[in-house]
Amino acid sequence: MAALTWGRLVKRKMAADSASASASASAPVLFSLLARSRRCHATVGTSKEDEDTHAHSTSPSILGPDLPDIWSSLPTSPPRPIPIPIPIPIPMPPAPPTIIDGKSIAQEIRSHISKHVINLKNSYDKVPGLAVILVGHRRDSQSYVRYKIKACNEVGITSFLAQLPHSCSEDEVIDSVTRFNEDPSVHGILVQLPLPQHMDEERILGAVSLHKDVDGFHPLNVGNLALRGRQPLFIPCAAKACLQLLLRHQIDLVGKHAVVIGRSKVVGLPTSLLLQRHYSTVSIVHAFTHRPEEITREADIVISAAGVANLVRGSWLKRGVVVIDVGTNPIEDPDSEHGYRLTGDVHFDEAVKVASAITPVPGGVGPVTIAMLLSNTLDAAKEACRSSV
Ligand SMILES: Nc1nc(=O)c2c([nH]1)NC[C@@H]1CN(c3ccc(C(=O)N[C@@H](CCC(=O)O)C(=O)O)cc3)C=[N+]21
Repeated sequence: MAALTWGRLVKRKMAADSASASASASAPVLFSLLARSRRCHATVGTSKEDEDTHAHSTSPSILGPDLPDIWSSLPTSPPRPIPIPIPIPIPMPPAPPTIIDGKSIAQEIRSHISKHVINLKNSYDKVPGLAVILVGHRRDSQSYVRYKIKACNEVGITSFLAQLPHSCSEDEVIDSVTRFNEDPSVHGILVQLPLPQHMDEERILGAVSLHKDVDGFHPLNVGNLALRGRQPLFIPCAAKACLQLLLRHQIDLVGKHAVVIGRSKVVGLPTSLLLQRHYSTVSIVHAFTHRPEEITREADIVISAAGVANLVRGSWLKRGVVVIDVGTNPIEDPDSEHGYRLTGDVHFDEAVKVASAITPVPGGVGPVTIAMLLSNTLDAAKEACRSSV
């Protein structure tokens, strides 16, 4: 059998697509698609109209535009070399990298949410409520839960906390979830992860009502995120935070190579799905990947969520790369207030010399993740208003 060349495959695909797409797959079409998507990106989360017409957390901007697949044609013959005059090299110092300020972006989002919370109270006499279930006494989980409750208080969201001992049974956690599912003053439920080893995480997360799943971990929400043309009710907060940071800094995603390090349900998996919905070419690097540094070095965008302090060295990164560091790894530090400090997955001091933009830890993705949780809770409360009238 004659081997199918890449060019033939592309031509076949183009022939199939041309039935649905009236335009041919010429460069101008591709450019107009790119321009369309750029216009979409430019309006993300900033326009009032966008906020109001798509009050839902899964507004098209965060999910990306829904464009048809039109493959650009590959050149049939190698391009003829054009003589280029040799420029005289002028040494240019590299531009200093943008340090992406998650703290101030989170502050901006929170003040926007506060206004919506007040409107909801005034118009519907409804106050959004978030319930957090914390099992066990992990120091880091306790801190994260504290941040979440503090952030709720700041924007006027009511918070409920169920604290259960490490030794409690799986059914006791499910009972707690069920109580919050039935409570009309609770609009969002978050089960803090990780749960103790003896518990079936999927069973517990599956018990959270789909309409209160502000973490976006319910299988139906994950499935709808994975399927183009579908809209999940909620997108996981950390993944949404990564996209917020990229879109707010107008980082082009279409056709760009994004390497996601880690494949967790909380960050890696949903972020890779979301990036695909924005037309990035996504590679997922994980603990079993051979030569992760070589794959990562190819990336235009690196999103690291491995949970390993300083895993990503400067030598793993291409010059000009955009780095989003989701890692929050506690490192023993007797000099700091709580006996530990947080470090990202990325060796910041090395990466900052190579990257064009980078998030710090702390003060990068973390605060925006919490702002996204508030935003999901607000959306859940708005949806509850809609379905009760
Ligand atoms: N059901 C569930 N949902 C989660 O979203 C979830 C979870 N479980 N388990 C753990 C991870 C981790 N996570 C963080 C959120 C905010 C910060 C955050 O705000 N970090 C601050 C830390 C400030 C400091 O401690 O100094 C910062 O990076 O600036 C960190 C980590 C959410 N997670």
